[in-house]
Parts: sequence; C-alpha cells; structure tokens
Amino acid sequence: MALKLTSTIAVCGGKLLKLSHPSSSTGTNMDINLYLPKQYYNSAESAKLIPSLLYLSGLTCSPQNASEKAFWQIQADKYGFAVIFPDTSPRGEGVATDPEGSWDFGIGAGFYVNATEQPYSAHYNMYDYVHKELPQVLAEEFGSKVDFFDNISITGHSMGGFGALSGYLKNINRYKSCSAFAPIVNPSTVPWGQKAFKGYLGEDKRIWAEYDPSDLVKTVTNVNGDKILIHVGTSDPFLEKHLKPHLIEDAAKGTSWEGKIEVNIEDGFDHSYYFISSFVPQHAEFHAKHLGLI
Ligand SMILES: N[C@@H](CCC(=O)N[C@@H](CSC=O)C(=O)NCC(=O)O)C(=O)O
Repeated sequence: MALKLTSTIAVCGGKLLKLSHPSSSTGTNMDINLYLPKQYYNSAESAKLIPSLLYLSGLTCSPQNASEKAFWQIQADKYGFAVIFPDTSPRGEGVATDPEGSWDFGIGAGFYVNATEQPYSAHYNMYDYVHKELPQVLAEEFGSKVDFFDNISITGHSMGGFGALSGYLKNINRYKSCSAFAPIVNPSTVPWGQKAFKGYLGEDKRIWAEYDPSDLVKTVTNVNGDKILIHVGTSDPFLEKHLKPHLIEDAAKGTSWEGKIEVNIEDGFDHSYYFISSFVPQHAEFHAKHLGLI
C-alpha cells in the first residue's frame, strides 16, 4: 500500500490514524491525519459508506494542529463522518521555501494552488494534491467503508479557509458543502494572498482569478442555491488586513451567490483554535445535513 501508518491514537469513540505516503503531486512524502469515527469500527463492510470532511489548515500548520485543537472528533462521532487533515505544503530536502524566512509563504504555506513559478513549481502542487491525489490514495486503503469522492464536504481555516472556498467553487459539483473559519476571501487584494499568488503563480492576475473565491463567485453558478457558512471573530488580529470577509459578500452581489454566503462576525473571538473549536459544532451540523446524516 502507498500509505504508511505511523501511529494509531484512540480519540473519543474512534481512532486518529497518522499516515504518510510518497506523493506524485508534490514529489515529496506527505503526512496526513485521518479520523475514523466510531461508526467506522461498528459498521459492517457492506453498510452505507461513511461520508468524509476535508479540513484544510492555515499558515504554519501541520496535520497535528487541528487534530489536537479543533475538537472535530466528538462531532464526527456524533454524526458519523470521517475527517481528513492533510498537510499545508510539501516539506523536506530540496523543497524551496520563503527567501525572506517568513512563515506566510513556502513550507507550511502552500496555499492549496498549483505553482507555475520556479523554484516552487517543482513541489508546490497542493491543489492537485488535496483535490485529486489525496482522495485517491485514501480510497485505496479505506474506500470500502469511507466515501472520499461522492459524499464529501470541505472546510478550513484562514489560508485553509481560502483553500476550502476556492476548491469548492472550482469543483462545484464535487463537495456537498463548504464552510470556513476566518478565511482569506479575496487573496488577490490582500498582502498574504498577493505574496503567495505572486510567488507561486507569477504576475498574471487572470491566473490568480482562477483561484480567488471573490472572483470565482462571479463565474461559477450556484445552481442548487447552496449556502456557504463562514465565521470570523472581531478580535482576530488579521481581520482588517488579510481576511476582510465583507469582500466576498460584495463580490457575490448580483450573482447566484448573493445572500447565500452567511458571514457570522463573532464578538470577541480571535484567530486561534479557541475560536475554531467554539464554532466547530455549528460547522459540523451544517456539513452533517448536507452529507445526509441528519
Ligand atoms: N506562527 C505565527 C502565527 C501564525 C498563525 O496564526 N497561524 C494560524 C493560521 S494563520 C492563516 O492561515 C494557525 O492556525 N496557527 C496554528 C495554531 O495552532 O494556532 C506566529 O508565530 O505569529
């Protein structure tokens, strides 16, 4: 099997599997955490497939941050979905990182795009990795009991919130639902996004628009009247400079997404996993409905 199991940890009623595999998208070994809920261990092979939720983490994260601090596992057991926690970038020998040595670009900051610019294009193909290779690799081992293709939803935080919105809109028939915690909604216009897009994608803003959620809402039709759920805290230090959640609501005006993007601004919450874990139950319920679990 392509996947190597490095540890199995009992959490709530299920198990968190720490996995790694050689990735053809990134040309590196990639770590993944996969939470299999209690239903996985109680159901027969022939039972209905367990749906899954893809969680994309933010800048500086590995698969551990959300696994340890977001408290998805109790929600996954409550409703019966698996949770996939991929890494945020390629890592290891030969992987280029930020020449400035900052944490907002390079290793830990792959931005879920396919880089076209040297030297990043050699390894930074995180779009293909999370949306194409990852479900395939997981299905080879767990596909007889877990659905990684047809009954899957997507969420994420900050850079990963951008990745969730972008991946959902670019694959509009793929994910059953999308939510985001403190996402970068319009990366082409804010410093984190501009640095990443210039570094990974070059100067051509037409390529940036192919990933930018605030551009995608103008070109992708919301055929089913689906809603996107977003939470952001008023005490988030990145709110005014990098997140600017109103920009996606403004962009959606006059499109099929108008009124369909629910942005909840929560008093006093910051950018941390204290904030994320506080709203995970609401996001879990939202996804569980769309995954047919309630
Ligand atoms: N390490 C930095 C802070 C970086 C930070 O806040 N990262 C966020 C995501 S930001 C947008 O993508 C995060 O999730 N950090 C991991 C965590 O466990 O909180 C610093 O030192 O200032």
